[in-house]
This record gives sequence, structure tokens and C-alpha cells, in this order.
Amino acid sequence: MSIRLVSFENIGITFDQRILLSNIDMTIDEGEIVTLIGPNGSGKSTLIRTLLGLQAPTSGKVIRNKALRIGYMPQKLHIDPTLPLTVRHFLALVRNVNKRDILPTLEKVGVGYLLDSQVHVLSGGETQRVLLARALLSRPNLLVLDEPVQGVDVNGQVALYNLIEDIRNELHCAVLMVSHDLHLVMAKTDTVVCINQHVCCSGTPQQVTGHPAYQALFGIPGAEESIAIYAHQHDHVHDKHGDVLDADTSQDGDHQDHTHCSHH
Ligand SMILES: Nc1ncnc2c1ncn2[C@@H]1O[C@H](COP(=O)(O)OP(=O)(O)OP(=O)(O)O)[C@@H](O)[C@H]1O
Repeated sequence: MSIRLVSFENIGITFDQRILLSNIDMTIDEGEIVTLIGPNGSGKSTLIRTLLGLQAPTSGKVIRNKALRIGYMPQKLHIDPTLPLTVRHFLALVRNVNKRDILPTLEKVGVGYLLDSQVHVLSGGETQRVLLARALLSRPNLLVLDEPVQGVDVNGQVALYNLIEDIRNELHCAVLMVSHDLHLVMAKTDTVVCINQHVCCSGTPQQVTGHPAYQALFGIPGAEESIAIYAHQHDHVHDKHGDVLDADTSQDGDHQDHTHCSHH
């Protein structure tokens, strides 16, 4: 049986009385690839920040295995473009890094040739691979990737997802990633969790793509409009704080979700 690395238990996050996340239950097991999907502003990055300990939940808790080692790849690299910094020196900043690992790790992600390049001249795809190398240098058993294929063309995206799967197979680490590229990522994922402030549906890619909540958010797979639709359409009821209620317990001020409900 696989070892549980992380459990999110009933996570809720509220800012200034605005509910960003509610009742999030989710687990990540050793070696598992979990993909978080959801519309813009649905709380994906907030959930990741909670896992990283950068955001305290308002309610619920995150249970981390004592052996958990996270390698985090952020959405973007924020480095002052006027600052001279080579990839080698950038990666040498990783805490407790063994400098001898830097070149082999860059080679593992296919960009060994960038060792002495300046970080600010890298292409989108090269930047993502260097960030992936940085995440791997902390020898993680959980890789956390926030939109890993951002700024990468379609061929590059397929290559990057293949690489992530190869890394999982080689290192047996779990992967939690945020993605908007549903069609490409589906084949590389064990579990998909679709969130829109709460968990709309979760399961294998096949289970999730067949789920009405997924289809309402992203369209029916294979349909022409399947990527473009981000309107939220399902039939549950929220109270005025955003919590989901049974239809028969709703009161004044609650609202019925409908097409284009953005949960704001
Ligand atoms: N520290 C904060 N204070 C107040 N609101 C916040 C804070 N962090 C995030 N939010 C809000 O929470 C909501 C969810 O943001 P989040 O970045 O988690 O969404 P996301 O699903 O990752 O979106 P995207 O796909 O656009 O990256 C947004 O409306 C955002 O403005």
C-alpha cells in the first residue's frame, strides 16, 4: 500500500469575509501524480501556498508525513533582469545543495548546456526546465509544480509533461501540479481534483471528465468548445458566505449557482 504524504482535511480559507476555499479534502500518496484544475481565481495557488506553509488555513488542517520533502516550482521566476546571475549560481542558492548535483540535474531535465547562461536570457521553456531542476535539487519526495508549462508552446508542453512523468517514474516522487492544459495533462495524471473554491469533483481523469461538474466548467471532452468554457454551471446552493448547502436548507441571501456563477 502506498504511503500517504499529505492530507488536506476540511481546509477553509477566508480573507476579509471573502471565502477563497471551503471544505477542501484531498490526499497525495507516494508516487502519485495529482493535477489540480479549476478556473482562474478558483483557489489553486492558494491551496498550494497552504501546503507550502505560506498560508495558514482559517479552518481545517494539512497533515504532512514526517518524511515529506517538497521541491517547489513556482509559476514564474522573479529575478531582477539587471542582476548578472548564471544558471549555475542560481542553482547553487538552493539550500543544502550538493554543487556536484547541479550539472547532472540540469542534464536530467535536458538543459545541461545552460549551466553558464544568464538566467534572464532563457526562453520560456528553458526557464521552466531550470526551475524544475531547482525543485529537484532539494531531493523531494513531493514535487509541487504551479503551472509548469506556462510560457511553453504546445510541443514543448507535451515534452515537459513527458519529462515530469519520467522523473516520477525514475525518482518515485509524488507530483502535485496545477494545470490549465486539461487535454495534454490528462494522460499523465493518476488523480485529477477539480476545484472552484470547493472540490467540484475528483478521481481518475476518466471519472472526472465524465463528471457533470467538470463538464459544466470545461465542456464535454471532444466537443468543439471543450477548452474555452470557463463558465461555472451546476446546481448547488451557497449561503451568503459561499458555503454549499442542501437545496432544502437554503435561506434568504443564499443563492443558487447557475451559468456564469463565478462564486465571488
Ligand atoms: N493574500 C490574499 N488576500 C486576499 N485575496 C487573495 C489572497 N491570495 C489570493 N487571493 C484571492 O483568492 C482568489 C484565488 O486566488 P488563486 O491565486 O488561489 O487562484 P488560482 O486558481 O490559482 O487562479 P489562476 O488560475 O488565475 O492562477 C483570487 O480571487 C485572489 O484574488
